[in-house]
Amino acid sequence: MSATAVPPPAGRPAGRRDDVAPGSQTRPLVVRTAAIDLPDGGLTTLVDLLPDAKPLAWVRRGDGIVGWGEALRVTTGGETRFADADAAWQAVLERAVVRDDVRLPGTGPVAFGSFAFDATSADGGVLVVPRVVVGRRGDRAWITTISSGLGAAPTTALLDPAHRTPVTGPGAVTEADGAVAAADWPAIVADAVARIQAGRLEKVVLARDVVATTGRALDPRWLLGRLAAAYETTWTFSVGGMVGATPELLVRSEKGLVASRVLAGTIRREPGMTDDDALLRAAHLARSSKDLEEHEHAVVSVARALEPFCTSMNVPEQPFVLHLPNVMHLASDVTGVLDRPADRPGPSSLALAAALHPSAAVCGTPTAPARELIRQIEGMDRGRYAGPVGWTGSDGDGEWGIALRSARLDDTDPRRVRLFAGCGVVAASDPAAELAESEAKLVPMRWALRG
Ligand SMILES: C=C(O[C@H]1C=CC=C(C(=O)O)[C@@H]1O)C(=O)O
Repeated sequence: MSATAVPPPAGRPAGRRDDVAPGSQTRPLVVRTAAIDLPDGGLTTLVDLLPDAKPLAWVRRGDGIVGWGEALRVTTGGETRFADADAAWQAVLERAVVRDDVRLPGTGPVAFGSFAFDATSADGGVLVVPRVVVGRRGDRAWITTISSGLGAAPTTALLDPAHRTPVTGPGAVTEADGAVAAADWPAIVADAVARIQAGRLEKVVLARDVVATTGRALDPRWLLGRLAAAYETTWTFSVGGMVGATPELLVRSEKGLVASRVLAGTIRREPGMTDDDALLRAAHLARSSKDLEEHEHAVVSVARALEPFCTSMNVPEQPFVLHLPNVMHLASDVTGVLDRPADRPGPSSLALAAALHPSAAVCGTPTAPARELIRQIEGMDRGRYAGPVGWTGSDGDGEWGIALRSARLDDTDPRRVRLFAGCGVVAASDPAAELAESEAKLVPMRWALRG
């Protein structure tokens, strides 16, 4: 694990109190949150404020938080990637000097995080504490400044459009096969189906990637603006080069209540489909035994993982159908009340995310054989795709989604990006249909890239 206090961007006046040299991470963070008036710009109100091409974001329906600059970055890896990040965050908080005049989820100190699906991944985990955070929740809005010194005061002057670099489109986009060519992927799915039919496991989620090359350096703000506007029921995110619009919430922990939106079971929605046709498809999905089986595995995995942390839980008996522009999913909102005895702190949202990951929506059932099969036959490092992505605050509350419908920007080549999609596979799965489903799941990122 490494924690680095990040120096301010080049071009800032030298010698300011918030100029932090690498290695000086022992200085406490100074955090100040103040209420602001934020003109309503609709679904993209927050992402439109982002001043540069290294955005941090977690937004839905115009609410959420965005951040920029880096006061601190923690990188982790391996099996302990969540616990190490959580411990580093706790250590930072213990010494932070905080003044929070708003006191809502997402005010005060905030760290954005993104973690690898598999402990063996080269892409590990990252927590980024921004220098500036702007948030909105209903009719309340705030700005937080974070620095390892006196730093800038929280004022709307920081939101001046004059400080924003223009958002440029990606230009012409070309695509190439990822680790496994699309044409070869159904054979991998067929292999999994055969193993499931032979009784070695019940479900596995297999994914594939495609590599896009853009004409110009990719600005994640371009993707965020388009995704936040078009996929409003999803959580649009950007953390450490992972960008997407996920419909699946791994866990939200707020004031002792936890919630998880579990998705599994999918049917495509064609462009131009009438509402009546969409409803017919939704009814078909709700009756599909193959999709109901996929869904049941995912719900059970989440309910079992949450149970030890809760005094009571509500696990719906039947899923509902979640409508997105490109697909429909079977969805269940699982909720619970955290067991928080007065004599010890409850689990942090990041600890809960770690306990829930990987759910059967992205791994399979049973978990260990499914993860092993993914390692054996999927043919790629998923990196942070299908891993937890979100944010945590100073009291441990926070929101963590599963990084789906997402892309990983290349750290060294700003014109290269990997897009991901995966599908739950059960005994009744048809490999060709799964390939078509994976194409439908690639639609949001492909669409956001092209524009
Ligand atoms: C693994 C993905 O989706 C999961 C979430 C919803 C529905 C799924 C399905 O029907 O297969 C997957 O479990 C993905 O989008 O890459």
